[in-house]
Amino acid sequence: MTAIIPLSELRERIDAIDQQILQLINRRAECAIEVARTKMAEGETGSFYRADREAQVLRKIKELNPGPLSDHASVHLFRELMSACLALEKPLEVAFLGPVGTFTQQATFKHFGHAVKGIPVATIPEIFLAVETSHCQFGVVPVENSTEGVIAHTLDRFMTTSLQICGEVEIRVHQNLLGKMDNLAAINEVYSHQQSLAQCRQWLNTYLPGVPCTAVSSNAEAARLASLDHNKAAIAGLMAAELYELNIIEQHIEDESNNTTRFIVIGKQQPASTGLDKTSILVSTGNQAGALHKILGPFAEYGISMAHIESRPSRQGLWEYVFFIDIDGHRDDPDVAKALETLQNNVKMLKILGSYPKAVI
Ligand SMILES: O=C(O)C(=O)C[C@]1(C(=O)O)C=C[C@@H](O)C=C1
Repeated sequence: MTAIIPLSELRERIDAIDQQILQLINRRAECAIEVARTKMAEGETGSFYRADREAQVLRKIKELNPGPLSDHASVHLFRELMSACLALEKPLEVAFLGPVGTFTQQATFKHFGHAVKGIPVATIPEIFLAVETSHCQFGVVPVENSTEGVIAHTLDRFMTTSLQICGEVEIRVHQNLLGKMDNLAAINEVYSHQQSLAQCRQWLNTYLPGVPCTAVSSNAEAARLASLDHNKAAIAGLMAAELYELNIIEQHIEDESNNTTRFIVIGKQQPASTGLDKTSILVSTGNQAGALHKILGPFAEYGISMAHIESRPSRQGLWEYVFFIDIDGHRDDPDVAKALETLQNNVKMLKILGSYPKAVI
């Protein structure tokens, strides 16, 4: 059996290592400041954030991690380190679906780290507008939930915007029943966003039968309302419970244990290829026979995997649909470029919504 090392000695070791880490992370920060000077000298006037480079740094950390720290923990530490380095270069402002305490805010911090300045915005169209008008450099919007399907507001806005998708982030969504009360019997109304109410429908029917459920603009707004009345409860995330000082009456009340929401990052940048990317496109075929075949053919021909396909009414002709499609690969990868070129000739309209690195964390 190995000898037990006295606590005082171990703490001395930790203090010495901390000192070295501190020096090293500051050397890294100095490099980031130099990077900013170079970017400015090269004429960069917009954001200094680089989605492709960040994905590469985080993937490398995963690959090199010798343990015993988990890959997850190591990647999160470096996520925050890069976020702080970028804030030294030039602070980043990101619009998210507010108010504070929403899952979209959680997704924003997960993707950009906590040194980013998150700006809460009331609606999805206003997030697009904040980025289009350069009030914020990026925006984060929900795009689909594994239980409830796509977020139509987000997809529809892509038909008209010139913004690009620059990244994706997934959040395992755990819903909680929150309130000022401490038992279910005291609850006479439940507030939440309509998506969250839908994600907890069975639980609500079982444990709060007959109690009215009211949809409000966000989970955080539901928590705020619940904080004003001892008989009203909210369904929201734990961040909202903390923010509005609510009791957690019941945790993890979502009907699907794998309940996950996918968010996308929108901006004016086009990330470079990293070797592990996705491309999102919007396609319209008009109301013609064999439409789907014309779309899928080029991807099959060039061996491109399709991750997702979703149809929405085009709002132009009766029974005309547009397709939102996610494929594996970057628009600059030769096979993807050839498939997109062939597709362009097969359809009425093709819009590339963006090529971006696959989520790392
Ligand atoms: O490599 C860059 O372009 C940097 O700005 C440095 C750095 C980093 O800290 O590693 C910081 C922010 C960018 O989003 C990507 C990487």
